[in-house]
Amino acid sequence: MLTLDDVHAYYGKSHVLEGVTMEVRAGELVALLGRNGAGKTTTLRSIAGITTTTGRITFDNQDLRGREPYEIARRGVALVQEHRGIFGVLTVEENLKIALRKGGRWGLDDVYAMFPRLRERRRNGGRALSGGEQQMLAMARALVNNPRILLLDEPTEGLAPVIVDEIVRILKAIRESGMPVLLVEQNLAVCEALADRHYILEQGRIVYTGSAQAFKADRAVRDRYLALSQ
Ligand SMILES: Nc1ncnc2c1ncn2[C@@H]1O[C@H](COP(=O)(O)OP(=O)(O)OP(=O)(O)O)[C@@H](O)[C@H]1O
Repeated sequence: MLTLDDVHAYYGKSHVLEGVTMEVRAGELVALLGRNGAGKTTTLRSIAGITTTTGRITFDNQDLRGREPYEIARRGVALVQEHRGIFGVLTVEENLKIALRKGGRWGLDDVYAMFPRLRERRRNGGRALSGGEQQMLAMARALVNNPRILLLDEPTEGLAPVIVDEIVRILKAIRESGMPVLLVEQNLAVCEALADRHYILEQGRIVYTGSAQAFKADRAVRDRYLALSQ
């Protein structure tokens, strides 16, 4: 469904992605792991058209690479970035309404059922939300736009364990709805609770790929590539 084939990305002279090849198949939740600076965020930004790349990126066999971010979004690729991009002066509900694309699987009632906290806070301003609530609003806003794939950049970073559990519950429900997800995440427990497959990125290269079972069983891989980020 989503494929990256030999994708390279540069920031000035620094070569950040050095030939990334990976895929997300229909209905899969795929975790992309790796230490700080490995290139995980750059991979998501490359798919979304924010970072310029070489190589091939396709979604449902259509080329994404070289297109503008708005065109890629219009084709159903939703990126939920770490800084979340909530409009602080708007209420929760207004933030959702401006993103709402009617006639799809996800409407306001659907996301309120999935995120009960957002229903409680629907008249609160975006600025008054906690970090966890902002993350939920960012995810809900992506959903009401009715995308065909979700790219999530560290949705649990900096959140209290109880909120992390809530995000995991929500991501399970999103996965069960059939929505494909590419999840960048440093929290291994979260990845293991959710992912069908794992990729590990190191210095801009995919150094490991494996099913959930294979990854769980392979301590050596985790120690080798992820030890510092646990
Ligand atoms: N806008 C930028 N300009 C220059 N270098 C950048 C820029 N953004 C990222 N980099 C560099 O590119 C490399 C990959 O960064 P990236 O943010 O993709 O890594 P990451 O795996 O997501 O790490 P983190 O978990 O720290 O976010 C790092 O060395 C980083 O310093």
